[in-house]
Amino acid sequence: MGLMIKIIEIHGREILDSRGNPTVEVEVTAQTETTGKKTTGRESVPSGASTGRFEAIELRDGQERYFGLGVQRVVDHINTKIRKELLGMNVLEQVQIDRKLVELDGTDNKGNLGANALLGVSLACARCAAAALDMPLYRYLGGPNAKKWPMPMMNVINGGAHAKNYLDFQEFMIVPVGAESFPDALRMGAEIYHFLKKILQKEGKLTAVGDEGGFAPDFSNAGEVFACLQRAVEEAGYKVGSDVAFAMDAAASELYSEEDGMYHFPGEAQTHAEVDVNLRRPDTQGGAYTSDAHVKTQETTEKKEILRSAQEMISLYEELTTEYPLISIEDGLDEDDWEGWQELTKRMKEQVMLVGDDLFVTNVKRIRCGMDLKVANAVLIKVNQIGTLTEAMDAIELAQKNGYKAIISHRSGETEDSFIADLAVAVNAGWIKTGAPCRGERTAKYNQLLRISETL
Ligand SMILES: C=C(OP(=O)(O)O)C(=O)O
Ligand SMILES: [Mg+2]
Repeated sequence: MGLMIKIIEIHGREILDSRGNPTVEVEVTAQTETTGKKTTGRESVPSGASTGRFEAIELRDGQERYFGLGVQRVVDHINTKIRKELLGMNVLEQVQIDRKLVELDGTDNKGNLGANALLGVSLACARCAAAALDMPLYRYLGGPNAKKWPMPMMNVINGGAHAKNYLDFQEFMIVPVGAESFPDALRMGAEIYHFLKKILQKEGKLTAVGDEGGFAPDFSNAGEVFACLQRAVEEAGYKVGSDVAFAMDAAASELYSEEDGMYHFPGEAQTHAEVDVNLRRPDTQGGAYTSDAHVKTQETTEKKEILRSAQEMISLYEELTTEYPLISIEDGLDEDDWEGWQELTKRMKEQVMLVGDDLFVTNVKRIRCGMDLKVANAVLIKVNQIGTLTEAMDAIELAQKNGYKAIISHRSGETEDSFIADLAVAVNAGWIKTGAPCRGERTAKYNQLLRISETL
C-alpha cells in the first residue's frame, strides 16, 4: 500500500463572505502514518448572485438569523454525517473522498447535504493533502506538467445582478493579451483600472464598485462601456487590441423572460427615458446599439421597454465584436436556449470565445450535451456549481480534450481563499476570471498567482 495520511478531524464553521453573507469554512486534519506528523488544510466556499438554474444546490438555513442566509445546518452536516464517514480515509484519495461525499448526499443536485457542505470538505482535503506532502497546491493538483500562468480576465465595470445601476449586462473585462508574464498582465490591469477611475471621475460618473470590485456607474449600453474602456487603455499607454482586449459576461439568463421569449433591458430603457424627458442625464447619448434594426421600443404613457430577440442579441454581439477587440462573450444567450446558442456558435465561433457558464454549470452532462449540439467553444469552471473537486476537474478535462477552452472562475461572493489560482495553474487552463485587480477577496487570487509565477 502507498503512503497513508489518515483523516483524523473535520471541522466546519460559518464565516462571512465578501458580501457580508454567511458561508462555509472547513478544516481537515490528517496524520501521516509513517512519521506521525499532523497537517491541517482550510478552505472556504464561494457563492453566486446570478446563479444558473442547473447549479448544484447551495443550502441555507432559511431561519431568522442572517435573514435566512445562515449556513449552520450545512455546518452541522459537515460536523456530524460527513465527519463520521470520512474519518480514517486517506486524504490522498481525492477521487474516493469525493465519490463518498456524492454518495452520502445521494441526490443529483446535492440538495440533501448541500453542495456548499461537500465542496468545503472536498477542497480542504486537497489543501491538507498538499500541505502534508510539503507540496505547493498547484503542483499537488497538477503534477509535474503544471506550468502555464493563466491570462487574467479582469472585470472592471460591473452591472447586472452585481450592481444597482442601469447597466443590464453583468461584466465588462479587460484582458491584457500582450503581457509576457503574469506580473506584467496584472500590472497592466491595475494601471488601466486606475486610469478608468480618473476618466469616470472626470465625467462625473460614480466610482463606487460592484460585487466583483469593478466600478458600477450608469452607462446606457455596452458600446458606451467599451468606448470608455478603450480610452482608459489608451490613456494608460497601451494599444487596444494588441496589448489589451475586451471580454464580457452578458449573463443573459438574467435578462431572458420565458413569457415572451425576449431579452429585457430595463436599465437601457430607463436611461433613454431619462434622456427623453431631459432629466438627470442630459449628456447621455443614445449610442449606436439601440438602433431600430434590432430594438423594439414599446412606449406607453409610463414606461418604455427595450427588448431583444435571440437573433437581435447575436447581431448586437457581432456589431460589438466588429467595433472592439472583444475576444470572449460569456452567457450570450439564456441557459436553456440551445437553438439560439447553436446559431450564436455558428456565426461567431471563429472570432470569439463563446463561454458557457449558466449554460454548462461545470456539469459534464451539460457540457457533453453542448458538445453534441456544437454549442459554445469554452466552459466556465466554478467549483461550487458542481460541488466536488473531482467533478470540477472532470469538467475541465472534458472541455480540454474536446478543444473547448476552460476558464477557471470565482463567484461574485468570495472569501480570501485562493484555491482557484492554484487550480488554474494545475490544469494549465490558460484563463482565469477573478474580478477587478482590487479588493482583498479578488487580490487573494491574483497575489497567489504572482507567488506561483515566480516558480514556473
Ligand atoms: C461570477 C459570476 O457571477 P455569479 O458568481 O454571481 O454567478 C458569473 O456569472 O460569471
Ligand atoms: Mg457568468
